[in-house]
Amino acid sequence: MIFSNIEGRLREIRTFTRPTADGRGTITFRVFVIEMPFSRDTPIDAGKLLAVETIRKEYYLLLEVTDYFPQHYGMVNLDGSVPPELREEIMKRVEEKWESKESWIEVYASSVGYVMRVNGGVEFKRGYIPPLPGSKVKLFTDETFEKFVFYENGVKIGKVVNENIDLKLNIEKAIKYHIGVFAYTGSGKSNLTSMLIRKSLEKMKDLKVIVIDVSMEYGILLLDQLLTYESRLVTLDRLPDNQIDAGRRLLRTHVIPEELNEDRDLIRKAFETLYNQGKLRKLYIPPQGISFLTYGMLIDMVRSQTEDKYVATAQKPFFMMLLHELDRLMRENKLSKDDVVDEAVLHSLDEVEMKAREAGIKENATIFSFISAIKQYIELKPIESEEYDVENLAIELLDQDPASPRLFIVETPNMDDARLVISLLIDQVFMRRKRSYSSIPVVLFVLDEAQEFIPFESRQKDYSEYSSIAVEKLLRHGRKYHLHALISTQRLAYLNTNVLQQIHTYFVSTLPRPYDRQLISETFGISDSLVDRTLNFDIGQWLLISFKAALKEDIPIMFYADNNISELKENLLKILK
Ligand SMILES: Nc1ncnc2c1ncn2[C@@H]1O[C@H](COP(=O)(O)OP(=O)(O)OP(=O)(O)O)[C@@H](O)[C@H]1O
Repeated sequence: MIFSNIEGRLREIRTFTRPTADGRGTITFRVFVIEMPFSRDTPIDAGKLLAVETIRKEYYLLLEVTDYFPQHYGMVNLDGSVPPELREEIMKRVEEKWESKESWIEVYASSVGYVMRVNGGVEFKRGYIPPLPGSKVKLFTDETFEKFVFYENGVKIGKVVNENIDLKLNIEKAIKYHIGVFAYTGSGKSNLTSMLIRKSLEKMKDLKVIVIDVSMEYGILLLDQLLTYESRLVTLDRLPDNQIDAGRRLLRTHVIPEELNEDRDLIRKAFETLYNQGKLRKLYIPPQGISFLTYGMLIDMVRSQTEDKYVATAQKPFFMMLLHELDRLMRENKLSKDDVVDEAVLHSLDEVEMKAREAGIKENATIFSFISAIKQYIELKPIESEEYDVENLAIELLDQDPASPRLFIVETPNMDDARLVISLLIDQVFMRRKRSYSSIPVVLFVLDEAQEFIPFESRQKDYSEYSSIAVEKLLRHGRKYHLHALISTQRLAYLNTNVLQQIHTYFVSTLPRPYDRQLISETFGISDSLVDRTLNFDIGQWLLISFKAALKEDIPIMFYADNNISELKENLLKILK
């Protein structure tokens, strides 16, 4: 059965226009007002899908309920102008007569951008066909809802609100087109993020995940996963000397969720095991910070030589030649100006050096000393040490060996460190990936507090300029190289919103500021009233909006997320029994 027995009628179509969140334009939404028979246990609720007949035969327009409330004829015109005694009398009557023919349920719904053709079979298509006011509105059955919206083999991550259906996600596609988790503090962002990570690792065998953890949460939220998979818990602190020290210290430095307050012994034991498994690493960050020569920097250096009035005119064509050589090299190897210069450039340098020699340029000319200086810089081998640095991290992250680590949690409570690590790491990973041309492993970068990495206004002083460039590169170009991001934030307003278009799957919970909610409705072209529903969401309740990624069809879905902590606890007990 496509539809349930309950039917309503479309009474009205209203339009609302408001300025866009950035104040530069306006946006218009349609609200569809539907009447349904009154019943105390009517299954109507926010998030339900409806279909209404349209101007075209066999075609229905699909709507999603955003709000509903009971109406009684007696109350429609009851305002302060009616004398109090009469008002009281009318309201008493209404109270007694809700279950009469004079009452109905008024339902507000918005279009989800789909039409459905019922002609023997059922066919869904993107689009909008004007519905016929006064015509029948039908409610989907759970079965139709499920078939229409979810991939059959999707990964279960929760339960759809008000429906008896599992929320199933196409996790591979969701990751491919990046994920955003947006909610006010305490709504369950880290819980949802950890749950998505554990489900993804389970489903995608060629996936590796790296979490940049600034709030010291994930070491516990994913502790069972760290124990199960080959993994790394990376800190900037000195490593503990022994198992006992490790257990105590890690328990002290991590945020323990309230639900696990009674389980401290279990967590300590798990940390001790992690230490014994040799999964802890101390990350070394070079004190000079960003110190690599990039192609952009090299090109600037060469160009300044061509413009330098002290460089002899006869040498300038060779600097120009070097610029052309660099351009060719970068094109052939798909390098960007942010890529770090390495041995690949030696051939270009040799080529220009040889041509300059053949042309009879003097041995002590600037061109030769310039080329020689660059060569020396490249051949300078990094100091060999036992330290685990960003390069080691990148190498392990891209290691294709199935026995190599799959989960990395990098704990950087200092935001400046976190920004520096992420920018160096993304650069390293891009450079290595471009050279290897490999599509595995797929890598997911998880960034909590994303507004700190890609802020609305970035500054050099706190490395946010570097982290912004790196994370933007990941979001814009990562997909080609199988490098993806999951970012979460509590304030969209503080985020560089240019990147929002790159993210195709959004998980939204309570966002108290209208600006943040409006930005979401505008990005996806869904109605304000639907996003506003999130204001009443409970902890762990989410609105999932996805554009050609997580779901079979792009219908905004309200759901209760599975609780990461329940799975964590169950697994820890199993692993450590
Ligand atoms: N799906 C869920 N089911 C049950 N409880 C949940 C769920 N999601 C979150 N919670 C509980 O709500 C509390 C807050 O969750 P969480 O720490 O994930 O929120 P947050 O948005 O990351 O907060 P913050 O921004 O402060 O880090 C936790 O105690 C958590 O266990």
